[in-house]
Amino acid sequence: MNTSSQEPRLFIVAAPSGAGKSSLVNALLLREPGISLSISHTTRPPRVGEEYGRHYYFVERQAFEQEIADGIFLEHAVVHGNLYGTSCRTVDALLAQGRDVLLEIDWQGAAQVRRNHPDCVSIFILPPSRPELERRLRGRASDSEEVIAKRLFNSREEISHAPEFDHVVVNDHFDEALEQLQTIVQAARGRQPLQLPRHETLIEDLLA
Ligand SMILES: Nc1nc2c(ncn2[C@@H]2O[C@H](COP(=O)(O)OP(=O)(O)O)[C@@H](O)[C@H]2O)c(=O)[nH]1
Ligand SMILES: Nc1ncnc2c1ncn2[C@@H]1O[C@H](COP(=O)(O)OP(=O)(O)O)[C@@H](O)[C@H]1O
Repeated sequence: MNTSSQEPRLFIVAAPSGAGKSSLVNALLLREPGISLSISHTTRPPRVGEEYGRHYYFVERQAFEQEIADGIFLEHAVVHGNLYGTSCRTVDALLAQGRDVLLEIDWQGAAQVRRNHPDCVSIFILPPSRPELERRLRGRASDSEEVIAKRLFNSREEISHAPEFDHVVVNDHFDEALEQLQTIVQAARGRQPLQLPRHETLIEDLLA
């Protein structure tokens, strides 16, 4: 439960694939039990070890398209050729219970959520360099070469939207990045202003 007397907060975390977003979010959730992760729907097939309802609600494309038609999504987007979406019901139920909610979504979804929840706090995670991003994508050993190549190619588009986010965090040293995420969460809960570096030069390097 959110321990402050404030309204619960909605956080968005985005990053290019392989930047370490899920690892950081999982570590943040252990430190901040008042935050609930919204589980997305996706048409992407599960990776080894991924479970329905814990990592994603894995659904067939036709079922996803029906869900779009039924208007169940707060946001949805095509990412790396698959459909992903956040259900309104999941998010609204958690916020109504007074819980902070975290969405791990791409830049397109973030833009849609900002329209309905202008008070949300959005965070973009950057890798320290392109070679390190590639190393991490390969090191995860969960995807085929084709999938890795698509994610690397798409990373430029994702990173080009980093300046639209409230905060930009570089995941070079994991513990430092985690500390920064926690600082952002705590400042948001206390409605305290927080100005972190915008990392414009690194963004330019990653896009070069
Ligand atoms: N718009 C949107 N994007 C999502 C959602 N869930 C996941 N994503 C994004 O889809 C992309 C791919 O996620 P995933 O297949 O788990 O691969 P990974 O990022 O390489 O671990 C990432 O950028 C996620 O943030 C969602 O519900 N909506
Ligand atoms: N700061 C870091 N330094 C080195 N490796 C990292 C760091 N953060 C994450 N990783 C590793 O990078 C890989 C991709 O991380 P993951 O969290 O799956 O990324 P994403 O969710 O952004 O696609 C994983 O093998 C993870 O253990």
